Amino acid sequence: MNTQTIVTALSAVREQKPLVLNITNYVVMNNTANGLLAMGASPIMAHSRAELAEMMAFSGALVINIGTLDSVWIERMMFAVEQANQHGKPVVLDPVGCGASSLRTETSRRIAEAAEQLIIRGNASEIIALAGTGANAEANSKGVDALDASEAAVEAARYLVRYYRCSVVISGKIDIIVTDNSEFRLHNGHSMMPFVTGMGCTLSALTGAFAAVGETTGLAAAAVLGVAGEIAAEQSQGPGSLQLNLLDALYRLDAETLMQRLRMEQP
Ligand SMILES: Nc1ncnc2c1ncn2[C@@H]1O[C@H](COP(=O)(O)OP(=O)(O)OP(=O)(O)O)[C@@H](O)[C@H]1O
Ligand SMILES: Cc1ncsc1CCO
Ligand SMILES: [Mg+2]
Repeated sequence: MNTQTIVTALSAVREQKPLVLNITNYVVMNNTANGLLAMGASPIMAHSRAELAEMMAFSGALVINIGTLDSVWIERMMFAVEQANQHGKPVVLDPVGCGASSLRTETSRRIAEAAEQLIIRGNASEIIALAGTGANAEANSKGVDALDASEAAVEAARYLVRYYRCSVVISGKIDIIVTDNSEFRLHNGHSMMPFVTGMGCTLSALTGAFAAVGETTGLAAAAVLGVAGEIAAEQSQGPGSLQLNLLDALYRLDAETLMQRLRMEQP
């Protein structure tokens, strides 16, 4: 993976407009659907057991976000993952608030265990909590916001990569993408981004779009959102306009700007 493969993956998303099936939380359904559309992908939000099997057959990827979990949805999420496996489709897990309750931690682990082609995208606290004692790290989870720096979650991410045979994206001031054979660090984004809810959820949704076109590490999504986010923040007075400007920046992002702005540390 290098800058050129990220640019090529973005073109592939815009050409193929992959359908991304989302079971996501009530807070971010609109943001994430708009983020996918603005970048050039096609979102669908679905929850009914009666349609998930049919829809998974023609979707390019499944995004499971546990942000507003309840007992009915857990069963749907497990069913959707089963369908994704059956159709050979990648699954992105966003373990929102993992560590803040045992329900969230246990459900995240069940989903990760079940998915055959998995990418996990969470903030540092969520990644540490998901790995649990396996990685010898203590997460500071109080809610859905990260209280740990990305670097503190690297050992946990490495553990998850080995344990679930997946790729892990730790988001934060620095985004760290951990795969079985490499680690990338991205220094893009903006300090205003965590003042808008669902930026991480948008990253997970975009990760689904890239996975659908064969970029199954999460790197391209983190690069695109990081660059679009910093462009949007430079044009915003605060979080209100950032939320809207992000959609414009995703829509307008071209290869040249992406290559110019990307600050990636390669292995
Ligand atoms: N301090 C920061 N500086 C630069 N970029 C940041 C910063 N904090 C977050 N970001 C960017 O914001 C995006 C979302 O990451 P974040 O870690 O805040 O997700 P999250 O905690 O899961 O958010 P949410 O749960 O609200 O969706 C990523 O693209 C990340 O790079
Ligand atoms: C604030 C919040 N609460 C549950 S999900 C969510 C959106 C950000 O993850
Ligand atoms: Mg989150």
